[in-house]
Amino acid sequence: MSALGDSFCGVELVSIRECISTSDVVIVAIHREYFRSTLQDVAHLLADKVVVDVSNRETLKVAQSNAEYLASILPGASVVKAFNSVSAFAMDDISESGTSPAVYVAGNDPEAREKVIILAQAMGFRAVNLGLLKASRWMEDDLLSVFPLWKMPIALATAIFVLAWVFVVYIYFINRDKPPYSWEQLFMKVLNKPVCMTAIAMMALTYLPGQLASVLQIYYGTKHRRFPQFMDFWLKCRKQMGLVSFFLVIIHAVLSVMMISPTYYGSWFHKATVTVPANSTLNSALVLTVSKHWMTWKGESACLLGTLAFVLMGVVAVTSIRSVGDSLNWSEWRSVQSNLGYIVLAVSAAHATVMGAQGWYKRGFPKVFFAVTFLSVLLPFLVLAMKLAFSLPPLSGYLRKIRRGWEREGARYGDLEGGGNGQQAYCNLPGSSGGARQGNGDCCGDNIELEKSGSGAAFGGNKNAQVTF
Ligand SMILES: NC(=O)C1=CN([C@@H]2O[C@H](COP(=O)(O)OP(=O)(O)OC[C@H]3O[C@@H](n4cnc5c(N)ncnc54)[C@H](OP(=O)(O)O)[C@@H]3O)[C@@H](O)[C@H]2O)C=CC1
Ligand SMILES: [Cu+2]
Repeated sequence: MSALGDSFCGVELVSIRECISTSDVVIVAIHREYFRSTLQDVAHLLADKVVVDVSNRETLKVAQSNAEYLASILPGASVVKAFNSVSAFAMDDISESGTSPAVYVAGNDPEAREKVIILAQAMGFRAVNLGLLKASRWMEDDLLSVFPLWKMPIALATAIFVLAWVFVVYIYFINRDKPPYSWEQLFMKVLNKPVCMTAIAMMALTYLPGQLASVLQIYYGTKHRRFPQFMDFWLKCRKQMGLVSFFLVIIHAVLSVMMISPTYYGSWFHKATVTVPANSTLNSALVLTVSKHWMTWKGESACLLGTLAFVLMGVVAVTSIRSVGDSLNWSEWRSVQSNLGYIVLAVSAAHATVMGAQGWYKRGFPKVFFAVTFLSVLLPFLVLAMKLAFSLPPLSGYLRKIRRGWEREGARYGDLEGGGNGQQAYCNLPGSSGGARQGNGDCCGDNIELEKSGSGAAFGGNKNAQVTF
């Protein structure tokens, strides 16, 4: 061993027994399958020591985490789960990168946990205390799941897009004797419509769960009840839904700008007409100079509202980046994520309304339901109406009372332990809403206390996701 030790850059190589006898904190850096064979003979030596499990699993959702398994082999030791989310590369890189990656720490013994937190901080990491060892299940699961919060928003956007595309093709090509567009326009002019419908629907769906949460809280008469599991998940995905909407808005804006011309947007431009007098006898060639295709008020206002929505949504999206969000205080972050978010939704709905309102009037009921712009604004206006209703007395005051802990007599508690996201044992997990029970449900939250374990903002995720209790 001493011969080998020279090649370890000063790290002393000793036997397992010697290592244990000379250390207060022992880091077990072997794979799970070797825990028992390697450690059961020295279990007695590890009693009263802090044993750090850094291992990872290869399968999701097991009844017992690696750390819990290790604790069962070493009953006397204080097992702490930590460092499993930090790759060997990151360990090597930390001194040069200038950043401090998060190290999550979980263990049943608070003193042992504290020791490992101090150790992680001394190594240059940002330690996040996750509480009891049970949290190690989440710590191990988290590394195995790939973009868990993106799957639903992307699947939903795809489904809405396909439906909208089929609808657009039906109303413009199949249900018409003389289609208003050529099949050649399928790639931009026609495609831009379902893109726009999906973008605005996703934007509305980002803000809808916050409003539904308000409905549920009023119905329950208490904030101390879990939301149904799908609501909990929906609340958690709001950042991703908002970003999917933003990406679609970018595509919509670029396609629209490329097509802006009297040919593509006839009603947005004044017609340039040349009148040849009826009695004129033309002795020479007739020269027609067609110009002055300036926009009508409809074209200009639709463009203005579209541009405003795009730019403001960019601001909301940028503050959803964690490092940017962290640089804002609570009030600033809330103004952007909630207030500005609803303004973006209202401006987007106004953009579609300006474009379509004349057509809706001409079509009348029920044909108006075949108007792309009309269908696009239904959901946004529903969400905005709910927001308005919950922001005005008497509902605003009632909701505020509930969110500050007041409970109605005969409040509907339901099954407190059922439902939810199954993470109730460790509600301060990063990114977990845990807010199924506590979440305020508002897109941004009216109550900072709730926000600690609450549902976070619509777009920005959970401002205090990394709060250490
Ligand atoms: N590498 C990484 O970036 C990260 C790794 N981890 C976790 O750290 C642990 C170690 O990972 P890593 O170092 O990459 O893996 P390696 O395969 O490189 O190292 C495994 C270690 O286990 C020892 N070992 C292998 N077989 C046995 C056995 N039969 N009995 C006892 N000991 C054995 C090896 O000893 P020997 O040298 O004598 O063969 C070696 O020290 C794993 O649980 C992994 O999940 C966690 C986060 C990041
Ligand atoms: Cu548009």
